[in-house]
Amino acid sequence: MHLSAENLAARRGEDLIFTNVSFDLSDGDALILTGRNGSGKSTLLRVVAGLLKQEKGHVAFTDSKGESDRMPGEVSHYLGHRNAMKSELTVAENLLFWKEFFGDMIGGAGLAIEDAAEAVGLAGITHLPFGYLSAGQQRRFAFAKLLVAYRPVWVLDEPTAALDTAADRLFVELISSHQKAGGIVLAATHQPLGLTNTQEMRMTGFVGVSEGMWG
Ligand SMILES: Nc1ncnc2c1ncn2[C@@H]1O[C@H](COP(=O)(O)OP(=O)(O)OP(=O)(O)O)[C@@H](O)[C@H]1O
Repeated sequence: MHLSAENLAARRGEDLIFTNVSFDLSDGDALILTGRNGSGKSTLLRVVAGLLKQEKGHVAFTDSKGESDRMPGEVSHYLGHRNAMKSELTVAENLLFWKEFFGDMIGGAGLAIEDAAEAVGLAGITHLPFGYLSAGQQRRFAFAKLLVAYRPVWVLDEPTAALDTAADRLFVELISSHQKAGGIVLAATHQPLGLTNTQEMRMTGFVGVSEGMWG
């Protein structure tokens, strides 16, 4: 399995945010994006997840059989800054919606709702409306969304923001397990996650573009 990008450039509004971004990730690899606020980390993640069209270059996914007919966005789970859950629905209803919406892909199987809740350390409260939960509990359940349906690629935008130390460790373990099972991870982060098998890319935003740092 491979996820690769070649000479990507992306624009937000009128501004070119980055150019000439390339990477090549195989089974079990993680790419960690670092850089100051506004440097283009979320922009790159959104391009990879297929939520934003690049200005130039391309991203490609090749599965374990060597086939490249799926768009990277189709094989990815995207965890953005927002949790993508409805406040009025219960946690179980939210997770069930996502489980059915995504379905599994060949190569893996999603967890049952209660098992996913247990995996993020919050078993027994899935009957509560999502809006009743604390910010950290909401983030944990947003992460559980990645576990209820299988996708080989996880695209994570500051996954550990708003979390306590225990949840931080838990997320790192879940991400590591995904890598050990052959999954690929792209994550933007302001704090070291402590993952293994990682490459780091420091985003520089406009400065890099104007000074030609991207080559
Ligand atoms: N919808 C938009 N329209 C115009 N400009 C945007 C839009 N979204 C983001 N930008 C700009 O693009 C640049 C890169 O933003 P991006 O969110 O990718 O940065 P980031 O590195 O993820 O930042 P942070 O660490 O704060 O999350 C910023 O200057 C931002 O203002």
